[in-house]
Amino acid sequence: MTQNNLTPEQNLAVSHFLGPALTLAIPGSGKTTVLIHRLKKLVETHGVSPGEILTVTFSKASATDMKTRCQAQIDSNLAEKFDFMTIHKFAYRLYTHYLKTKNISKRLLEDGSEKYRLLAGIFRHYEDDFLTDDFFESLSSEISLIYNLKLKRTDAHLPNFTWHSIFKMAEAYHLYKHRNHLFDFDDMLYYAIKLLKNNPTILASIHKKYPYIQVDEAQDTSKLQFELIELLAGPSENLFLVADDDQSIYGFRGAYPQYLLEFPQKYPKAKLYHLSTNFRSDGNIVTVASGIIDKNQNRYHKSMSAHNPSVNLPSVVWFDDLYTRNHYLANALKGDGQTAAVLYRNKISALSIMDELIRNGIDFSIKDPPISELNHWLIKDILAFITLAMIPQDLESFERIAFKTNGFISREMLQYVKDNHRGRNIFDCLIQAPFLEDYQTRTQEQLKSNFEALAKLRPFDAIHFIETELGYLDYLKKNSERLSTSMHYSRTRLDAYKALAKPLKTTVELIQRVQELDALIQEHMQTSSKITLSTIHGSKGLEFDTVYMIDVNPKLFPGLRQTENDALEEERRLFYVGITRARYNFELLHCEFVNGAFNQNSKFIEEFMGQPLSDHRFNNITGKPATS
Ligand SMILES: Nc1ncnc2c1ncn2[C@@H]1O[C@H](COP(=O)(O)OP(=O)(O)OP(=O)(O)O)[C@@H](O)[C@H]1O
Repeated sequence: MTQNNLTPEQNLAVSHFLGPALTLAIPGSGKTTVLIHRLKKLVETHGVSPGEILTVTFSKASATDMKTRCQAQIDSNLAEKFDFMTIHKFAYRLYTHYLKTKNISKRLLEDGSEKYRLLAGIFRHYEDDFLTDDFFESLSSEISLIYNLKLKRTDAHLPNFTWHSIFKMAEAYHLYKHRNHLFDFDDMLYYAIKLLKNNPTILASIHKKYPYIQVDEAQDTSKLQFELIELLAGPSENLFLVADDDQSIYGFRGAYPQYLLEFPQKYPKAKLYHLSTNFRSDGNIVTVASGIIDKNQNRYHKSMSAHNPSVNLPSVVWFDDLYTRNHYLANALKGDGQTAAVLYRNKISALSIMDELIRNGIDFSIKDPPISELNHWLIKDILAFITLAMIPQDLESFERIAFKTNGFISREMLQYVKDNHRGRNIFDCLIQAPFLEDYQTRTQEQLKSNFEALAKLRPFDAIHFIETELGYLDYLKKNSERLSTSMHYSRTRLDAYKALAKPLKTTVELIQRVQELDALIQEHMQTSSKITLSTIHGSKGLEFDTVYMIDVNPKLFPGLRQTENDALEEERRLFYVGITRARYNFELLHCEFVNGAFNQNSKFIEEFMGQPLSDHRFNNITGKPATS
């Protein structure tokens, strides 16, 4: 696109030269386009050197995306000379350079397994429990939230844990880092700010290097990040922000969209620009998306119009279950050269679709991969049940599931087995425990015969048998009550594992398939393809010809905890981001049954269907798979 194609409102923003500015825009209205064209304008019209402009992006992926678009839309040699980076990368470079010059030995705590091990130890100490993957993510983001929002012990907050306990864990975490000369992503920002505040010479050298700062996706920038950005802008105030408060979806990580409202007060000289035409989507998609986001109260009001004609109808498509839906998707994605994305709220949703696409030889790339889902405790439990059924001497599997069956196994019984089984059949050993009452012996005999039956089943039936005959669903229900999590997560996971199991004949094949998929995910992470599987969070900033959104299920999207107004509004923004990724077609695929239980319409499906649009219809409201 040449600069001549820009609209007058885009041109106004692109032409902004000195001083602070905020460009507020709707999805697909050219925020990224404006940032790219402004770079060109600064260089060609105002004689700014490309290296003097720092463009802060939301993620590493968007830094790369912006560079690629810059190469395509303006001179590719010039594109190479601009600096695009996340604020974390900037802070990391600054801070580690400083440490090196001062000969201080400190290193970054890895966000993955190293952080997991540390938090698991702290969790065990304070909560006397094992940290699950889900809780790791919650705990990690709660600690980050405390840091980014600068919360105090006295601040009320909506925690997954009690507020007091999370504060103690956060303190223990920070103390450990301090004592072991470690810093994490949040510390990087904090230390970079401190460094710049305490060292006017360093700050002046940064101002000299980067007299112009641009910030993309400003709605998802945290308080701490803004503090650093303001320091970078310095007294020249050459700070150019682009944002859409309706696309703020990282509240759980401390995004602070209120800053956009405060910006004109902080910078009284600030110019305000608006981009109100969507160039991306079919007119109908824009209308429906706009009707949905209008339900949020806490937002800047924006006028929204579509550049493209209204041709296709965004639709809800109903399916009996996940199998018919996946079959439909595999057919739809067989490749007509167009780009398409399957978007979902939770990573688990990718698993059965990946499996189906691989079976159908359909190429795809995956963002935000569900790696932890294949190592999730729930699939580990299922595989332990199956392994124990095949190898009744396997103590490790028995220990894993001992308290998760309807066999009423006590700690004393488990200890007895550990001390006495000596490679024998565990159930025989249990039955012979001398301290059992008669009724307990009978229960263990029944358990043994259930496991013998389990060994003979095909994988799909085996999972069903584990859920029902072996009492695993009851265990999950109690567990979700104890942890105040939604049973819907477990149901969705079990449904996904059953979908993997369905075409397989033996339980050994299921164990192998789980391992294979783990390796295949890595492959599909590397590839680029016209078909993308992604969480909605991961699709931020991207666009596709067709978008299929799946698993918009009650208590999952919006989530169980997201019924409070602020949280509900953030979930709605996420829904809105997903819809507005589509260029020509948007389909919401809904299964009427999830793991055998009726799956009601979620609030968002109702809102989607409730759009009072004369030119808007819904396809396939038949209760039948669309392919039939
Ligand atoms: N003036 C224009 N004329 C035609 N197409 C345009 C124009 N401006 C932007 N576009 C196109 O519209 C689409 C959306 O633009 P862009 O990605 O810059 O929007 P955005 O505001 O950053 O989107 P979002 O915030 O939803 O991710 C792109 O395909 C872009 O090439």
